[in-house]
Amino acid sequence: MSESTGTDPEPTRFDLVVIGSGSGNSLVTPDFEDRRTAVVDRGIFGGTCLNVGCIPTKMFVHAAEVAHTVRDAARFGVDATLDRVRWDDVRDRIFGRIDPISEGGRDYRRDAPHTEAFLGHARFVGDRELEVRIAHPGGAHEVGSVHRIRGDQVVVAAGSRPHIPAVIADSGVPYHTSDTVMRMDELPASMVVVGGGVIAAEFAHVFSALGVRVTVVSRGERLLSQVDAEISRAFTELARDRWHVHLRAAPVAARRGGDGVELELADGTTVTGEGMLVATGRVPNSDGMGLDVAGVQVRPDGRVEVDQHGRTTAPGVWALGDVSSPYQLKHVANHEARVVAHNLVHPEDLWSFDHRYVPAGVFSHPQVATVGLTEAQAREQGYDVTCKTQAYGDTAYGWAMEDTTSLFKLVADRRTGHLLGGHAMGPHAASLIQPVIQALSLGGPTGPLTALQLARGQYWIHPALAEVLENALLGLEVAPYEDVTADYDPQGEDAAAS
Ligand SMILES: Cc1cc2nc3c(=O)[nH]c(=O)nc-3n(C[C@H](O)[C@H](O)[C@H](O)COP(=O)(O)OP(=O)(O)OC[C@H]3O[C@@H](n4cnc5c(N)ncnc54)[C@H](O)[C@@H]3O)c2cc1C
Ligand SMILES: NC(=O)c1ccc[n+]([C@@H]2O[C@H](COP(=O)([O-])OP(=O)(O)OC[C@H]3O[C@@H](n4cnc5c(N)ncnc54)[C@H](O)[C@@H]3O)[C@@H](O)[C@H]2O)c1
Repeated sequence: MSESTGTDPEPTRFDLVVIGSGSGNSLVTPDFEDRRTAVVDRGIFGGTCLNVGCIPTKMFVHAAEVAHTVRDAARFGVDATLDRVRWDDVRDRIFGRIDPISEGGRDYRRDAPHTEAFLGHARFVGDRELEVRIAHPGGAHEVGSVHRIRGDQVVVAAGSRPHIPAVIADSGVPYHTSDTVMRMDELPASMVVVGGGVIAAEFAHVFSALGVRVTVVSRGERLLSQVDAEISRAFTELARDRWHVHLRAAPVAARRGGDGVELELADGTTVTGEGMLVATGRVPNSDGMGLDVAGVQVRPDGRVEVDQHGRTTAPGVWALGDVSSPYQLKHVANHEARVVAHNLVHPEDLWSFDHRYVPAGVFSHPQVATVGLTEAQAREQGYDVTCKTQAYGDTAYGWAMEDTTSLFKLVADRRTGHLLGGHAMGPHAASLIQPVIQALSLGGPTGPLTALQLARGQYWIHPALAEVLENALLGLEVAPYEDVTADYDPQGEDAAAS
């Protein structure tokens, strides 16, 4: 352990210094077991996904789905009433599970012989040299002490944070972000959600299902405007049935009012809520850490500049995840961490990031999932585009669910039969889309799988919900199916001879 109560005269040397304990924490692979690694984090150990992101939100979403199912039960001839939502029990079940995992991860890094945890803000003071001011107890260093550390290699995995529009930040009105809203003491009667993206869609679902009156305010023309327009339009229509939705309506003034906050919107209306959640995008944490001192360049949008291997513009300094990636997604941050972990110890054989087919899920109600090109993007890129939008309600499991609104849309190249994209909205969309991700990413022996190979080259379990995708594939107008595996006999002569 490095000892310090003031500023260290000489930096303590590590083989590897990692700034950020989210996906950065997974860089301490067995390759580093006989080396010294420092993991620095100024926030809750384990990063965004574990503590304030993917994992708790999906645990809240599950509770919301349970409440929604009870409310919706009568449609199936099952009468049930939702008696009460015990918010504190919902919240405490979730964080009672997550907080010990975070603390365990921190303690492991603190106590393991090959790692040292620094629980404070890191700032570059020279080439691969950093100063860390300890901000939190629970580590091996006194709060307030300052440490100089130097890494033979340094990885910046510092993540991102919520962006707050100035009109709200400067107004002095109280607001939540995704960092705080999940730990509220009690549920408000009403909530204004500012933003029309992923975080807004997920929390609007959670809070409305748990009984809160939700108003969504976004400057965009549709909710989830990044996804395929047909899906985004359909999602926006359904959202209007559940929430008060104001579009093309960024807040122009914010003040305390009623029982909480009052927002004046660009469309001339005023909305109020007992509580307010601001979900207007996230900015990379590349500021305030002296990157210029270290020769690390930052792009105009705030992302650290990296090449396809994760190298920044400073030798020996790498970056990954939300702080540098074009995608703010955990599976991308984890993928980039696997690539950088390899590259740190194999400079002669560098791996590259694979950003070809990055999927994303939105765990709202309905759920949305997307991968590959939207129809508009495919047309812009000059493909001979063919699309099929399959209703869940036209399949057997869709009948069971009495589904009238869910869709699975495929975008394909008519000439080659190759899939270009998949976009789903409805129950289990994020799981149902996985075969499309596989078809795009993995391909078969003669190149990427075609839509009809995916449809007819395998069985589809009947009458599972996945038949929605099977029917969508069969509905595409593409070249006829050729079974490229027809000559392959794994138990034939060739196999016996080998
Ligand atoms: C509400 C919400 C829900 C989400 N849901 C999903 C989802 O369902 N699926 C999905 O794929 N993605 C989801 N995401 C996105 C996902 O959480 C992020 O893409 C991912 O966590 C980024 O990982 P990271 O390692 O790059 O950064 P982080 O996990 O944010 O880790 C960065 C760490 O660096 C620390 N740090 C920053 N600056 C410094 C400094 N100067 N010194 C020391 N420490 C520093 C921070 O304290 C932080 O702990 C969600 C995000 C949010 C906010
Ligand atoms: N399920 C998931 O994978 C998941 C869940 C949550 C978050 N995330 C990640 O976190 C990132 C950030 O999420 P997010 O929802 O904050 O951002 P986002 O970029 O998805 O959406 C931001 C929204 O805010 C609106 N907006 C921006 N400024 C505004 C203003 N001044 N007034 C009103 N509306 C305004 C935009 O029009 C947009 O609809 C996402 O891009 C995503 O990558 C992923």
